[in-house]
Amino acid sequence: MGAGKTTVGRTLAQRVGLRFIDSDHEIEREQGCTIAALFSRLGEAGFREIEARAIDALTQLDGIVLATGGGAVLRPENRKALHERGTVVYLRASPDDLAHRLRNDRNRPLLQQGDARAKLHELFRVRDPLYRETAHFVMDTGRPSPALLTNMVQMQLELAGVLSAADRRD
Ligand SMILES: Nc1ncnc2c1ncn2[C@@H]1O[C@H](COP(=O)(O)OP(=O)(O)OP(=O)(O)O)[C@@H](O)[C@H]1O
Ligand SMILES: O=C(O)C1=C[C@@H](O)[C@@H](O)[C@H](O)C1
Ligand SMILES: [Mg+2]
Repeated sequence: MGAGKTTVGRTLAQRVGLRFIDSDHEIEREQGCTIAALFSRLGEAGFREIEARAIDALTQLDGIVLATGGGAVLRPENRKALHERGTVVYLRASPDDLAHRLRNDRNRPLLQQGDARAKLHELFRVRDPLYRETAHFVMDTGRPSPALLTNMVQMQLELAGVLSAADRRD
């Protein structure tokens, strides 16, 4: 949460001329309400059901940059679909950096109650191995700005032959 998936994914897609899709935004559009409203109506388990259907559908599309929700890796079927159907970049961020970045955020329901920093540490402990298992590349997001981070992701994907330098639009 807050690692930069939406920000970096959108910029990357613009730069290389691919369609950008964010699974959280798709779910909000399809359900006609915010993620926060879905959490309060259906609970986290209900949200994860809807999210798994979205990940299954979206990973079947070609030629897109997909940003997932931060908890998409929790389900094994999501991890499998992402890893097998796509090239996955894990934007790795420290819980303390995320706590600072999201200190005023009111849109992420998992951080609205109790100590957000402690919650982010707990999520990191549980999820870091799952993100590693899902990803083809891990990028540390400590220092670089979102723009620089996007360059780094783009270069990594060009080196891997997933993106072509010829597609650059910058
Ligand atoms: N590398 C970065 N350095 C500084 N700020 C950043 C960086 N990446 C993202 N941000 C900022 O952090 C906030 C959250 O970023 P963003 O919404 O892209 O995260 P996300 O990974 O999509 O989160 P979620 O899992 O909740 O969807 C935004 O305000 C964004 O501008
Ligand atoms: O990390 C998480 O579990 C979440 C991250 C967001 O992208 C949303 O999908 C939702 O707030 C849950
Ligand atoms: Mg996002």
